[in-house]
Amino acid sequence: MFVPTADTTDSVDSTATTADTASVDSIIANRPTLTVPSLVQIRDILAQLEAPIISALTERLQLATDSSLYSNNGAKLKAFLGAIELADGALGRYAYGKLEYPYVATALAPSPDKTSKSVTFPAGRFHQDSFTGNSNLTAFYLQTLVPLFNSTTAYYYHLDNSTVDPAAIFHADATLLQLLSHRAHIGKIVAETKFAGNVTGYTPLIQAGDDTSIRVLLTNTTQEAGVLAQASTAATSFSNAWVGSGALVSTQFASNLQNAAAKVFRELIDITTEIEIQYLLARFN
Ligand SMILES: O=C(O)C(=O)C[C@]1(C(=O)O)C=C[C@@H](O)C=C1
Repeated sequence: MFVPTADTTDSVDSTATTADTASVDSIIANRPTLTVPSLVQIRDILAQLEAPIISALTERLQLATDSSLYSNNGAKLKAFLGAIELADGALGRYAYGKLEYPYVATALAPSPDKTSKSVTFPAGRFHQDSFTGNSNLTAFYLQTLVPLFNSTTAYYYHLDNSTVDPAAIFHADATLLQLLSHRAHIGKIVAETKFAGNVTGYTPLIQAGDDTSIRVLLTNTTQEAGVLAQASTAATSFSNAWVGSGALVSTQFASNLQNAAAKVFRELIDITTEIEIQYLLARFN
């Protein structure tokens, strides 16, 4: 039987005592030097995630849902996520530099880096900070996306005529949430590459803790419009492909997918931006 055990080689248990500080410091000191790609390359990486996100969203929209599955602020979904995150952590999903962060089993996240005389973080070198956007993503998922999951039919077929399959639903939720989280946390390397490209511009703002001016400096509304337009095109392609492939879908399927995709990518840009700001504020820690 597979019994997941947490891979703690690069994470720090939140219950760690000061007696563990020396080993935590040595984990941090021995981390690899990870250089971030250029902004052009990172935007390509972000673009590559659009199709999987719209695909996961399409599959999730087509599952019949019982809203009571998400009662108590998504307690059942969170319990499900926590269980699979233990298995994922044992497989190295949350290791340093993977840009993947747990929603529930947060002790598995890599501990933040510390700059020291022997371990410096020159511009362009990835620096692990402690912020994650996962609680924002969970709130968005439960409050905004789940109400859009209102299909009454599903592609799982049950001889007992039941349509709701809680395990299938939570697996689909987990896949989608992991993709959203990964996409948003690429904001950390976006921030590093922007910092490297304008050290003199960002440094005084970081030192002053001026999050408002940092936001202004890193926001690019033309790029945001391009991301939203591409998400809309991808949503149209996916709904056409499902219909063209013979899927039995409701008449509102295409517009539901468009609507959900627009909300997802607007939120992703906002959370990615917040992750960029928080990363920069911690850049000299
Ligand atoms: O491409 C960038 O410059 C980013 O910072 C990423 C991103 C996004 O999430 O796609 C976020 C904020 C910017 O305003 C534009 C786009």
